[in-house]
Amino acid sequence: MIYTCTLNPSVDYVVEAQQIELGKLNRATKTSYFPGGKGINVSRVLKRLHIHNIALGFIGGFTGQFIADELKREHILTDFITVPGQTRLNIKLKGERETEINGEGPVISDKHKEALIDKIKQLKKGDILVLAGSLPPSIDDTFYVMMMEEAKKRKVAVVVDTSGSALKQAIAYEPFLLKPNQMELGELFGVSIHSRHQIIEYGKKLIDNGVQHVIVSLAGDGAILFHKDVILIAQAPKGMVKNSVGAGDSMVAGFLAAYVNEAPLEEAFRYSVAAGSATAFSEDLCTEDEVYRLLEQVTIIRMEDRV
Ligand SMILES: Nc1ncnc2c1ncn2[C@@H]1O[C@H](COP(=O)(O)OP(=O)(O)OP(=O)(O)O)[C@@H](O)[C@H]1O
Ligand SMILES: O=P(O)(O)OC[C@@]1(O)O[C@H](CO)[C@@H](O)[C@@H]1O
Repeated sequence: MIYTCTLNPSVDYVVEAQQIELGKLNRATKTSYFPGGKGINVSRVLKRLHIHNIALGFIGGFTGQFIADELKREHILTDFITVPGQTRLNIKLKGERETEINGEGPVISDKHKEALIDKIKQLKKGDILVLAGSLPPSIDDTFYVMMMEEAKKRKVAVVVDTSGSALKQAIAYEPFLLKPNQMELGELFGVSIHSRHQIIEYGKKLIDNGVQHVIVSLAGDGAILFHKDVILIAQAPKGMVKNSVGAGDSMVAGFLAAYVNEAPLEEAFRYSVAAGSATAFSEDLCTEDEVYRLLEQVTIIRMEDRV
């Protein structure tokens, strides 16, 4: 079973406006709400690709209830821990450019943290655990480490899609998959990355450190996959971008969906890029049809036979 874990879910409040001026009254032309948070996005895309999964994490208040209701409506299994306080509302402003204001999230007590660790302790060999998104302010990075330790003891494959020191600490646990974007890859090594050459250099370092698969996502420029035997470079399909929120999460879901269906590595990567781009070209997350439509437009080249 695939489990996604979102410690700090969100309701994504998407506000479209012709122009947004700070310090003025701006009128929206369209507003919408989506259940959000990185792990929850992975769960939603997996489900659209017919992969059963269970969403874990903390939810609270009317916003948390919205997430639970929406996931139920989409027939996604959940095992959330309900906490006092409100799940955050993340504002996604769409004017001439995309601007995001992510909320803080509720305070999580030790009792609730332990309850989540207890759920991780129920996982079994062969399960996959996706740890995705930021931590709420009341939880420090060592919490991801605790979860990774429990997963490792049980031979559960771990996927990590977060940033900052939580991402850095994940490397020691030799995760199954890391999906940094270019900026996050640079942060991992304390450098700013400006060239493909540098991406390759630092991507390889992650593999040398024991990470099994690394996908560095490059927005409209596609992505690069690193594995101990091969480096694959994908060009993303071209299209009209409607919403890049969740594109990275869709990549993770696309890769996992193909992997659990035993697709070869290159096909799993193709699926991953198609899912990311399909989300970028959609208002909500990608649909299965859109992923299939884009599959043949993803071009992949093999950089070299061995890293
Ligand atoms: N403008 C675009 N055109 C085509 N594909 C895109 C575009 N933006 C994103 N994608 C697709 O989505 C994938 C992930 O995008 P990106 O690198 O922006 O992820 P991210 O930074 O993790 O995003 P987020 O945190 O918003 O989910 C890319 O590798 C690509 O396949
Ligand atoms: O604040 P975090 O946890 O880093 O990111 C949260 C978030 O921006 O990520 C998702 C897109 O990847 C959105 O659904 C959500 O609002």
